Amino acid sequence: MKRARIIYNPTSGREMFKKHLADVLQKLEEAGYETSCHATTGAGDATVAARVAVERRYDLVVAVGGDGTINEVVNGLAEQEYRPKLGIIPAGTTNDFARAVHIPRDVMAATDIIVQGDTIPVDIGRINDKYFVNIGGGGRLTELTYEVPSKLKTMLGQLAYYLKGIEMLPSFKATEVSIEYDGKLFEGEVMLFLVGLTNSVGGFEKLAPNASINDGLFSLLILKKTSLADFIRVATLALRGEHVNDPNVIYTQANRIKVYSQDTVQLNLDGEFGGLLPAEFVNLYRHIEVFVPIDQIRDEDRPE
Ligand SMILES: Nc1ncnc2c1ncn2[C@@H]1O[C@H](COP(=O)(O)OP(=O)(O)OP(=O)(O)O)[C@@H](O)[C@H]1O
Repeated sequence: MKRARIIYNPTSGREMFKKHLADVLQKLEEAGYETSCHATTGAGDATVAARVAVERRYDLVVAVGGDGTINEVVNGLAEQEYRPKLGIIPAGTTNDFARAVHIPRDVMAATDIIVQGDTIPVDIGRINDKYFVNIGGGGRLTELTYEVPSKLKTMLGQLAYYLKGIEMLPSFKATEVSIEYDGKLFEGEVMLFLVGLTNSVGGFEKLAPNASINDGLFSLLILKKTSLADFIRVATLALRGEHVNDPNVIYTQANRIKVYSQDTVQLNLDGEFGGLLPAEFVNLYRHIEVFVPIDQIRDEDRPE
């Protein structure tokens, strides 16, 4: 009999998951899994819970929450030699990673995908001693995501980020950085730099239009210093994926990326604070097996 460990964040998103927990357990049991669950108690707890699931040799771990929870679970799995497969039930405010692998928002539909049992390997990123599944980045604006209070997200959902964004516009400044990527060098002032594993960031689904989730490459997006008006123009283009040819933007694919700065620059990893520069981003090729709706995955992202 296979064993599944559910790790759920009771504070994610609008705090709705608990209502569905019994149904999810029952569905997994009916599918032949012996199931148990752990409710996270605070920051970092999902990482500890995932490590315990590795030690206890669970066959799969189901992460229930937003990008922050998935990030923490992956941080518990990534450094281990034995890595259980990863199921995802999106319950956060933004669910960029789930969206990138086409997992639906509906709890029972997401559970069905685990029951169906198809998985694909996905790349994950390592930066210094931390791991990320979706995005690493820096620049004043990327600090927005972890400055939004959790209670505000519970009440307002995605709108909380937009309100915070407006509040932050007056302090919107460029940052001086050096970025080495696959032997090339960028030096200058940037509004932000993003190192992405998927195409979906902050609800912008076309931010990295060429991204493949398991080709061993990061998408690197650099937005050079602009005026506020230009910034808003480029952000509007980005909604349609048309920012990549703008002269203010560098967009390319790379396997190894180093970023450093004379200033103190905070890093954002999957929406949470991820330490300070300098940083070296390393792509761990096809490191985690994730349950997905296989018929919705692009041919080039499916395993041979
Ligand atoms: N019991 C808890 N109480 C408070 N915070 C918690 C608890 N359990 C986990 N957390 C923290 O909540 C953070 C954010 O959670 P998560 O990403 O799942 O949802 P969210 O904040 O609603 O959505 P998103 O990050 O997608 O915007 C996690 O990184 C984790 O550190």
